[in-house]
Amino acid sequence: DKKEVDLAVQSAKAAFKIWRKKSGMERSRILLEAARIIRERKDEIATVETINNGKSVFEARLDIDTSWQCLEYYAGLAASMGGEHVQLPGGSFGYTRREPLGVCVGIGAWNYPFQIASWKSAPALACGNAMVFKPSPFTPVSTLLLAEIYTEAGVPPGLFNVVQGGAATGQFLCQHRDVAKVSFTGSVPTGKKIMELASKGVKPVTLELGGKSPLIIFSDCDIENAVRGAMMANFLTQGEVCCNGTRVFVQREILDKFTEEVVKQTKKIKIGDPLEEDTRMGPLINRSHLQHVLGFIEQAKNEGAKVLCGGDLCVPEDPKLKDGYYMTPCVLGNCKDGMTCVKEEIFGPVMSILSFDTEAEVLERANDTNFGLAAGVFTRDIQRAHRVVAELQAGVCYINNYNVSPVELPFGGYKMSGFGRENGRVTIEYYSQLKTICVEMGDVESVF
Ligand SMILES: NC(=O)c1ccc[n+]([C@@H]2O[C@H](COP(=O)([O-])OP(=O)(O)OC[C@H]3O[C@@H](n4cnc5c(N)ncnc54)[C@H](O)[C@@H]3O)[C@@H](O)[C@H]2O)c1
Ligand SMILES: CCCCC=O
Repeated sequence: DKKEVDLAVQSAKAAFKIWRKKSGMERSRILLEAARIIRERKDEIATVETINNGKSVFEARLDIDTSWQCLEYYAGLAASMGGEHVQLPGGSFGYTRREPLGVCVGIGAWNYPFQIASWKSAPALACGNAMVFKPSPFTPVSTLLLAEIYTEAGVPPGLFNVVQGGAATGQFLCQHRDVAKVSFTGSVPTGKKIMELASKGVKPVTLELGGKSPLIIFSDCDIENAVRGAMMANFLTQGEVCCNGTRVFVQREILDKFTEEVVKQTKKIKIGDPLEEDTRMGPLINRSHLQHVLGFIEQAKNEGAKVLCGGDLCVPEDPKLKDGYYMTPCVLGNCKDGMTCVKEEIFGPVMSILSFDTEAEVLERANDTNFGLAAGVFTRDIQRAHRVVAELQAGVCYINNYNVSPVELPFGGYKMSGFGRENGRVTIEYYSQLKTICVEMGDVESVF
């Protein structure tokens, strides 16, 4: 509630006073220690994340990898953040200092709980800020491990606080007068509300929102790789991935061959207990989301799409999984641009295949959306690859791959998929502010 949110913010504020005085090297050392602990406890954290979210433990380990890598990356940058020195006439000069913002708020979605908390807190802490983080109420657990690890690594108590709750808790955080910035990952409708709340206090926001990204497959591609890319673009974390390339545009000459192979591979995905080593797809996040995703498939059928595989409720053989929120991954053929399954974010394991003839046509259709998070292109023609990505209206573009997220590269959207970035050097700018200092070395020349 409001009182607990205030306690968390006040304790973060007290920790900020200590942390902001530390040198970049000192902050770096503590972040590196936290990264080391995460690496050491990787399997345990991944297991907790699987129980938290339902994704396969195999995948959860990859999330934990990009988490410690993010801490290491910003630890590497912490000591080299600085301003510039500018010579002015008469020996005077100016300089800039890059300073932290204060107490930042992180609000996370349920699909990548530990990773989202790491991607927000690592640059925030590296820049000298404190953070109060609110995970989704559907996945409250793993973020607490991150808080424990930061404490064990040596951050001042309260520097990274976790508060639990839903929309109301998030609202208290966004409105709190001692909060300097809000970084949000979640849906477009919630992102709009957060921007509105933050605007009342003129607080900067980073918005990492949803998407309906295009994946364009030209007939000159390496088909095996394109099929693997399409699987990566659609079926990680049960399809509950913001940047998924769910509109798969395939050039007509290879449509049948590509479709046949992608359906074959999709049918092979092992669904089941996500804690088992060979499982590649676990249950969706909850029953209402499962019904929501199945509803999209029903509507797609009514609008003329053809279910080529999957799209059904799935009850795994293991009796202990009988009440799980499982479904079979679905490939939809005969999709058209105006269909709901092609226009709206489904956030489940549903791939829509569309055919196209020319580059100009597919670019026009790929960009015809309010979203702009990611996009991909498969082709062996290097000039076409770069020409196409230059025209795609998306913050993250992949050439001949999809859904790889190296922490060295910025991640974030165009259009209604949000603004601001996570990861990469540029994110320092979103967690710091620049102070200009103007130094007079002579006498004051007054105009009065
Ligand atoms: N761009 C990205 O990096 C990225 C990453 C992951 C997920 N997403 C998006 O997240 C969405 C799925 O996640 P979700 O269902 O958890 O999203 P959501 O918008 O429902 O909730 C996200 C978070 O916001 C909180 N919240 C809800 N209402 C709020 C309010 N009025 N004020 C403050 N906080 C509030 C929730 O409790 C939760 O912690 C999808 O649209 C997906 O594309 C984006
Ligand atoms: C692939 C990691 C992106 C997180 C978005 O849901």
